[in-house]
Order: sequence, then structure tokens, then C-alpha cells
Amino acid sequence: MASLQGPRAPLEFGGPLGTAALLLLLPATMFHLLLVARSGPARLLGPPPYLPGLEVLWSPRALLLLLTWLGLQAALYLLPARKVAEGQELKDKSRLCYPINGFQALVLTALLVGLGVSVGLPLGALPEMLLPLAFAATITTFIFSFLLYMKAQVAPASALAPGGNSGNLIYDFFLGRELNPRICSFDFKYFCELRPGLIGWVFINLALLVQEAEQRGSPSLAMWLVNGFQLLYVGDALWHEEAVLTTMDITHDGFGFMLAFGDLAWVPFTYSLQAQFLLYHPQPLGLPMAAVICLINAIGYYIFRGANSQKNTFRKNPSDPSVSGLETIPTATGRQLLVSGWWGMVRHPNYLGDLIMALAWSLPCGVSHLLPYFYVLYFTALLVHREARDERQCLQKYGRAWHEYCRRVPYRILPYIY
Ligand SMILES: NC(=O)C1=CN([C@@H]2O[C@H](COP(=O)(O)OP(=O)(O)OC[C@H]3O[C@@H](n4cnc5c(N)ncnc54)[C@H](OP(=O)(O)O)[C@@H]3O)[C@@H](O)[C@H]2O)C=CC1
Ligand SMILES: CC(C)CCC[C@@H](C)[C@H]1CC=C2C3=C(CC[C@@]21C)[C@@]1(C)CC[C@H](O)C[C@@H]1CC3
Repeated sequence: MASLQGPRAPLEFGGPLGTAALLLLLPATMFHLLLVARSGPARLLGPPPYLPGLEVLWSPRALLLLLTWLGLQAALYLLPARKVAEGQELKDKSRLCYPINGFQALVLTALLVGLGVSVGLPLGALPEMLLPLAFAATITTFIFSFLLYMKAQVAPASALAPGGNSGNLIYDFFLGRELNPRICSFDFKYFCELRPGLIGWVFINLALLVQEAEQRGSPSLAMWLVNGFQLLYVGDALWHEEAVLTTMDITHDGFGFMLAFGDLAWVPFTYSLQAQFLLYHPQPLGLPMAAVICLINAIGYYIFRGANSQKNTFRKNPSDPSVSGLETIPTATGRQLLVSGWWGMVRHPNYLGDLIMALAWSLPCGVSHLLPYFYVLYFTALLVHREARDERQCLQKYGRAWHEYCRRVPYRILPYIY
């Protein structure tokens, strides 16, 4: 039986009040963005054009489509994997196993969707279903998070996350109580983090591109760029799927509403905002500007991938020739911290690259509206907050060595600024 972990873990996200507000604010923001993206003025900060009634939001067809999608991704997750990776060591010293077949799931989904389209599946009709789909996803994640909360009631104390077990129902529901909820070998958090939402995002983008082609004869250059950049991002995440096993989402955070809603609703319906905006507000984009934007995305990707790969290689094998020459700081845990290379430039070079890419995804939408830049603003806030959480965890893990790292590398994300 689960026992509460008591008041040891400091409350995050503004405690019970903050998380109660987020429970309402996150879905409200998602619906606001969906409504505003298709409205004429497309004002991020203005009121939504109308408040949709239940007859607009509720559609059994959308719910069926969503459940079919989740079922398909779950089936692909269960297919034989090219590799089975071990996660980080748990409290009870055991390690869980995870299938590495996310990229395979992306390719197989593409083949299945391609096959569907060739026999008449109307992919271009998807944009019209985004509101009811987002509503179905929201309801589903509320129910799912409730089931996860109930499941944690009967989980052993060793299976609980360090946060998310304060005893406050709303706070724990939001953060998530159990660290790695599973049924047999099916890991819900790992599955949701990388599959239905990320792959769904790519196919929503594609449907918006197809719809634009149907409406205007061909997709715009801006739409191609947004689709290409975001496909690269998702493909990269799935190709390097194993790296997600060391993120705080997997190693530290419980699985509750925050991640369930984030993964299954927030990512597909708000991360596709630029493509949604472009369908309803076509933007002219010349070749020279497109080339500049491609260059910005390439620079961002180069930093993002370089930094992530350098750290992952170093953590797997510090004597790998590509990282063995880098300067390091020893820590009391036996692990070392990189203090040169990408991780000597700022303390989160991967966030910097990610933010540069975020800018490149918005630039094809022009500068007439603030709406497509929502992702840049939200993502900056998310990464600044995430960086602060990670610093707290690293300080706890590495103590004086972390102080030394901060002294040697004083900037967090943006050199000489932050
Ligand atoms: N698109 C999106 O919505 C989001 C994207 N991301 C992206 O996901 C990726 C993963 O991000 P995230 O999980 O936040 O964290 P990171 O990949 O930045 O990992 C942080 C961890 O790296 C290790 N570390 C930190 N500094 C050093 C160092 N100098 N040398 C060696 N190891 C170090 C520490 O763990 P340890 O020492 O235990 O190894 C630390 O806890 C990033 O590229 C991020 O941009 C993240 C969130 C949302
Ligand atoms: C809705 C909330 C405010 C926050 C939800 C956060 C989630 C959307 C993100 C938490 C960590 C994420 C990661 C990724 C996607 C977004 C979420 C799920 C990646 C999979 C994106 C691709 C990267 O290469 C790896 C990321 C790991 C963390």
C-alpha cells in the first residue's frame, strides 16, 4: 500500500493553488489558441472569437479517432524493438527495461497513413476536427490522470515519485504520484512522452499542409518549412529515444495530469500552432528569407544535437574518443561534470539550441501577428523554469561540485545574458 512521503519534498508549481490554477489554465489556453488561430484577427491577447458550445466540442467520431490513434501507437510500441534499454537505477536499486522502437513507430505510422490516403482516407479533413479532437484528448487525459492517481494508491512506497506525494489531492493529481506506472512491461509515461503526442503533432501538421494544398492548389513555402523543421525535431527525438530515459520527466517526476495532458493534448494541439495559423492566414515568403530561416534552424539544431549527443556520449562512456579530451569536474557521486565543450559554454546549451529552433519555426509566419510566436514565449518560460528545477536537483546530487561548475560556467542558457 502507498504511504505518503510527507512534507519532505518542497512544493513546486505554486503548490496546491498554483496547480489548481494550471489544471484550468492549461486546457483553457489550448482551446483559446485553437479558436484564435482560425479567426480572422488571430489576436493572441484578445478574446476568443466565440465560446464553442458542447455541440461544437463533443464528437463521438473524434473520440473514436483519438482512441484508435492511441490503440495504434500502443500496438506499435509492443512490436519487437531493435534494442531494449535499461533506465536509471531506482530507489530499490533495480532498473526498468524500455523498448527502443519509437522511430520504427513513426515510419510504420507514415506507411499506414500513406496507405490510408491511397485508399481515400481524407487527411485534409483533420483540421476541421481539431477542436473536438482536442476536447476528446482533454477529457481522456483527465480520466487517465484520475486512474493513474488511483493506481498509485495501491503502489508500494518505493514506486512513488519524490514529488507528487504531498497528501494534497489536487497537487498530487497534477504532479503525479507514481514514478513509473506500468501494466506488465507497458510503461505509460515513457509511451506517452514520445509516441502519440509527438507523432500526432507531425500528422496534424501534414493534414494542415494537405488542406492548404486542397484550398490553394499547392502548399506554401512557409508551410513546407514549418512541416520540415518540426518533422526533423520529432524524428530526431524518436531516433535518440533512449536519451529520454535520463530526463527529469522519466527519472524524477511522477506521471499525473501535467505530463499526461502535456504529452497527449498540449503537444499535438499547441505545438502545431504555426501550421494552423498558416492554413488560415497565408504568409508570403521569398526564397532569400526562407534561406535565412533554414540557416537559423540549422544553427539551432547543430547546438541542440551537439550538446545533447556530447552529454549522452559522455554519460555512457567517458573514455569515448569524442569526449575523452574534455575538461571535467569530479563529484562525490563518482560521476563527472563536463566543464568544456558545449557544457562549458553555458549550463544548458541544449536549451539554447532548442530556443533558436523555436524561433525558426515561428519566423515563416511573418511578423504581422504575435500568435505564431506563442511557442517561443511559452517555451522560454518552460525552459527557464525547467532549468531552475534541474539546478535544484543537481545541487542536491552534486553539492560543492555543482557550485564549482556554476562558478566556472556562470551563464545558464544565453552566454553573457542569462
Ligand atoms: N520541446 C519541448 O517541449 C521540450 C524539449 N526539451 C528538450 O529535451 C532535452 C532534454 O532536456 P532536459 O531533460 O531538461 O535536461 P538535460 O538534457 O539538459 O539534462 C540535464 C541533466 O544533465 C546532466 N548534466 C547537467 N550538466 C552537466 C554537465 N556539465 N556535464 C554532464 N552532465 C550534466 C545532469 O544530470 P546527470 O548528472 O544526472 O546526468 C542534469 O540533471 C533538451 O534538449 C531540451 O531542450 C525539454 C523539455 C521540453
Ligand atoms: C503542459 C505543461 C505546461 C508542460 C508539459 C510539458 C511537456 C509538453 C514536455 C515535458 C518534457 C517534454 C519533452 C519533450 C516534449 C515535451 C515534453 C513532453 C521532448 C520529447 C521533445 C523532443 C526532445 O528531443 C526531447 C524532449 C524530452 C522532454
